[in-house]
Amino acid sequence: MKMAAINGTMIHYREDGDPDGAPLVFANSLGCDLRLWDQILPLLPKGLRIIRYDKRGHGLSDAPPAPYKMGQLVTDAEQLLDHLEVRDCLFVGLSIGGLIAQGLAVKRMDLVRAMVISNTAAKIGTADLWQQRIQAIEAGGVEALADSIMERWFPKAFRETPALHAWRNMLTRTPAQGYIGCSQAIAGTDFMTPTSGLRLPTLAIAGSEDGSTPPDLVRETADLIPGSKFHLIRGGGHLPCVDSPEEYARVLTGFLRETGHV
Ligand SMILES: O=C(O)CC1=CCC(=O)O1
Repeated sequence: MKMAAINGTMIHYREDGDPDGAPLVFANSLGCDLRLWDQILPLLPKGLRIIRYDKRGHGLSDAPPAPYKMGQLVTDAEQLLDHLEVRDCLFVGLSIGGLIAQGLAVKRMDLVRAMVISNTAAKIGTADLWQQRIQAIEAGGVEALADSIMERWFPKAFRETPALHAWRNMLTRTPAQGYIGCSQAIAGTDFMTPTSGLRLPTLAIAGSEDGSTPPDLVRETADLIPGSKFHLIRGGGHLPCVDSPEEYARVLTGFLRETGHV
């Protein structure tokens, strides 16, 4: 179990693959820990240095009291990569992880050589929407929103499988302070202008059944970055690395090859 003191918080991370390989870093979505990527890891090419971490308030990382700012979440990723002496990584961020990817690429081009922005946008939701969610969690805990979140995360067919319970448990075991803190960070983030200035190889991935960041929203963000690519996973939801792992891994592998990481 690997922990590091990062930006005043103990952050849990994990390294897999070849320690001397090209670095591939994953940042998870709201209410998920690094197990989000478990199914695609075995499907990726060998020889990569794969780094995953639990953002503050999630998984085995510490959950300091809310509020959190997006700048803190970006600095957490930055300091973790500096701690691990990573440069020139391919950074994959899903949903809030995709906001972290954009913020980190703007701040530290030496760390991020290419990025995958998955099921995300330069701005996710409205301040009102996030405030309503925060109030609901303050009143009833993460459990109060769990069923509606499952509907946004997963296509109907996936919601009828036993695996749904594991993902629901992962969500409801997220500390309320962690979920609220990250919701506040999302509510306060609009990366339209900074992301428009990015010039790096970028792949955007969307799911046709994504109830949180629908394909048009993801494409709008991809279009801010000249030369970016867009891939739609038909039948995929908000977490296509979970409901469509083979296609997700295939598309990511293609991008790893194009960008010279393998
Ligand atoms: O809970 C959702 O609607 C999905 C989501 C939004 C931001 C994020 O990271 O996940």
